[in-house]
Amino acid sequence: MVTKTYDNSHFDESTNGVVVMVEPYSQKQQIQQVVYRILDANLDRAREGLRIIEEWCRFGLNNAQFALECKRLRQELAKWHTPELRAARDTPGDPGTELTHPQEEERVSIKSVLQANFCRIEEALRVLEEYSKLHQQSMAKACKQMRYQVYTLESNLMGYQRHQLLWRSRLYLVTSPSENLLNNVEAALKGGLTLVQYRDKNADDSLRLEQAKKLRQLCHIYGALFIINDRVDLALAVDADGVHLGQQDMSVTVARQLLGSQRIIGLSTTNAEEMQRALTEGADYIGVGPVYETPTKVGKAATGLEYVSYAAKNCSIPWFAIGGIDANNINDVIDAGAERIAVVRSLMQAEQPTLVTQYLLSQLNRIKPEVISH
Ligand SMILES: Cc1ncc(COP(=O)(O)OP(=O)(O)O)c(N)n1
Ligand SMILES: Cc1ncsc1CCOP(=O)(O)O
Ligand SMILES: [Mg+2]
Repeated sequence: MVTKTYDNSHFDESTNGVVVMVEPYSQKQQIQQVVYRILDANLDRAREGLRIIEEWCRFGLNNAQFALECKRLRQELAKWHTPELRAARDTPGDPGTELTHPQEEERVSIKSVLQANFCRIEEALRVLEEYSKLHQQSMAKACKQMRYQVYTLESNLMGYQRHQLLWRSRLYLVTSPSENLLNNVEAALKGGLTLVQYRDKNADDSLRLEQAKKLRQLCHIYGALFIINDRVDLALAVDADGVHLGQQDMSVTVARQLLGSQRIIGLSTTNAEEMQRALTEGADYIGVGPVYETPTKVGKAATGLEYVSYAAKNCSIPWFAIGGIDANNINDVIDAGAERIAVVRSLMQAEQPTLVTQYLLSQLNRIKPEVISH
């Protein structure tokens, strides 16, 4: 007879209290109990993580498809969570309940909540896969499949979030070299900016890499998208949300092969033909301009407001009017049909970037109030 305690005698109701001698747990059985505890704890961990993500998909994104996928995975895990495994639970005797990692306390944005929980689920599934090989091969196989399904869910969900935020973004800050780069960008983020492009045409790569990493981190904290100008390699190196390409840069098609479908690719356009090519090649957004001549892009002819009006009528993806736009002329650009603008000097040279950001956004948000706040 086998009992759950490690004592070799116990009170047995079936013998009316007569103390009987029982065999101690064999080493094999003790190991089995440990394996069951590991499986039980990791089934809980994976299910909890999925529930956290499911709640965001359901209430934050209103996305039934993602929420259902989380629920399906939770239910599949529940099938493996048998009474036998639950019976092995020993929470008071688990030294792990006291251990926390500083990063567990630190969640700066929804994105970091989601990332931390995806990580937790994937780790738990890997543990389940390994230890269930000692329990049930079919469970090991199922956990492996679920782990790959979670990777797919993560990639699709994070890509979806990116694209949602791109569509919601009205104001785009393209940076210029500045001693105050981080402070400036942070001040604009405080004003509600959700889209930042790092642009420095002259710095060497080591400085670009260093600044891009810092800006990406800053944008991450504020839940804003971070795009790199010109360079796909740099975008990948710093795990940016995407890249902005010019007409002379690598094609959107090649960039897409390198960046995949989840990252954002933007393309500059100055006329209807370039816009059409951007749409055909699958750009996620386009720049429309320079609307006005600008010292930030010397020698580049202005397209004028006509091209803005053309974009308003013909462009099916997000487009940002760019070039010489500031607080004084923003309403002319809006009147020509723009719902989104990109600026360099207006924010990089502003004395109070937070206030200017708020003002520009207030003008843009007059057109159609944002449907989703974040
Ligand atoms: C949003 C946005 N639109 C246009 C540009 C200009 O890109 P490009 O024509 O490649 O010129 P450079 O910025 O590389 O000098 C942009 N960067 N962002
Ligand atoms: C990068 C770029 N591409 C077209 S116009 C422009 C610069 C816009 O800068 P500013 O907002 O200072 O006029
Ligand atoms: Mg370029």
